[in-house]
Amino acid sequence: MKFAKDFLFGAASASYQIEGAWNEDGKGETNWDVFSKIPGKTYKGTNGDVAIDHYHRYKEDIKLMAEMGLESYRFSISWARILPTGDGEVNEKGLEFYNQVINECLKYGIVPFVTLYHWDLPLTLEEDGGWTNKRTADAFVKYAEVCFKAFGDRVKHWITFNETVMFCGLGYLKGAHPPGIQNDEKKYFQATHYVFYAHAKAVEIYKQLEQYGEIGITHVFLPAYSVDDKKENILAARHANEYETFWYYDPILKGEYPSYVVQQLKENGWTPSWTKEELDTLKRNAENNDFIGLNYYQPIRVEKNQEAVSSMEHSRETSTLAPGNPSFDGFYRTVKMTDKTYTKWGWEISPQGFLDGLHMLKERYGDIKMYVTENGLGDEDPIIDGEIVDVPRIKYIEEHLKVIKRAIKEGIHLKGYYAWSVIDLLSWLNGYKKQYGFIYVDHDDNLNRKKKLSFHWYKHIIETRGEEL
Ligand SMILES: C[C@@]1(C(=O)O)OC[C@H]2O[C@@H](O)[C@H](O)[C@@H](O)[C@H]2O1
Repeated sequence: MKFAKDFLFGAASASYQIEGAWNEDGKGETNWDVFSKIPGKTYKGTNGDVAIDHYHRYKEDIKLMAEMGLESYRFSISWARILPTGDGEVNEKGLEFYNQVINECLKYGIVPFVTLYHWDLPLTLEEDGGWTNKRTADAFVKYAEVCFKAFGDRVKHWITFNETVMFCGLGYLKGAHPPGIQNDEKKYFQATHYVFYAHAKAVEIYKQLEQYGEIGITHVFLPAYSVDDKKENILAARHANEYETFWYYDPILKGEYPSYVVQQLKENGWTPSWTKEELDTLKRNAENNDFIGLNYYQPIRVEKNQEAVSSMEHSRETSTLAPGNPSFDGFYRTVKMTDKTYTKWGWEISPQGFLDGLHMLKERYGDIKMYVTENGLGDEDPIIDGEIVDVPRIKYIEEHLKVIKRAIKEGIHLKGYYAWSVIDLLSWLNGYKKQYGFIYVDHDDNLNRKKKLSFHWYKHIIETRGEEL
């Protein structure tokens, strides 16, 4: 069986991780432009000043995507190129750059799938409280409307935010991302609320513009499973799903927060300061979401945590989602299982975990359209006789596409797959060591691009619509 004709085979990137040109053509400074230069924050001090120079090489890169037969390209817009101070004047050169990227995609018949926020926040907003300040939510809505009006005639697929749990969790609990705050639960939950509110407002404005495309949000999908059938560990898995999944998906798709978490936030004094207008906005717009984007890499295996945790010390190493760490509230801990396989970064490889999780989502949220907006293998790719022979990545993606095909057969409303990442790019915490791309970038030779083995494999899968999977 082939994937349906309207199933999109894509691949993804993000502005800070590929563009470079960090201070060119009127772009404003972002939180990451500053944070990445604080000694010790990133791997070997890597930053996005140049990244892989996509800002100047986007034509070459998109031509390579076309040679791969890519049907859709998911990329993010850098807010600070459009509104350099976050909510002030529009920068025409910023609009011009993304118009050129969009037009270059359309020249090859590649469908642009645009993420509005992939973690690079204008510095003025970060310095004014970032996502804990409602000003940032209001500024996002202005920025989104500018983008809808500038690009919405050609862009018909919009993602508001990428992985809220990551930029809020690493920003306010682990401190590994800007603003680098550790263990501040009140700020963490407040930030997530203002992101959800900003999302709902942006959805509402998009629908009012009547551009007849589709809009949604992309979340991490990290289904939690108990390590065994002990009652306390099953409860630990429930707790993990409530905080890591339902807290994120419910306000978007149900328009209200999960009562299990709301009750505990109240008990702990972590309840965000939300207004009736904000909660009504969430409720009113839940049905306006056209899809949910899932970034799936792994499930987590959890057990009840036995030791009480005081204020935890975090580091870049404890922020890479490898198993063995306690949850932020100490309720559970993730476990590395002896009978599972893991990546070099300790992430479990589990297509089955994805399939089981998809059914959990369908049971809770019904027939909402879904895209896999990220999935891929972070690896140090083997090079043999000058060729990048990334067979592990081919196997990883093949197994996940097989499960996606099965999920669709079992009634899951999945309409596209975006591999992370189209090209090797800057990892926030791993520099250029953790590769994900179909295209290699040679940092020792003028950032020259080179097709990997997986480039040719994915091209074949797209051409044959995955018939052999
Ligand atoms: C933490 C990590 C990783 O480095 O493996 O997860 C996978 C992927 O998720 C994306 O949304 C990030 O933009 C990208 O940098 C990657 O980040």
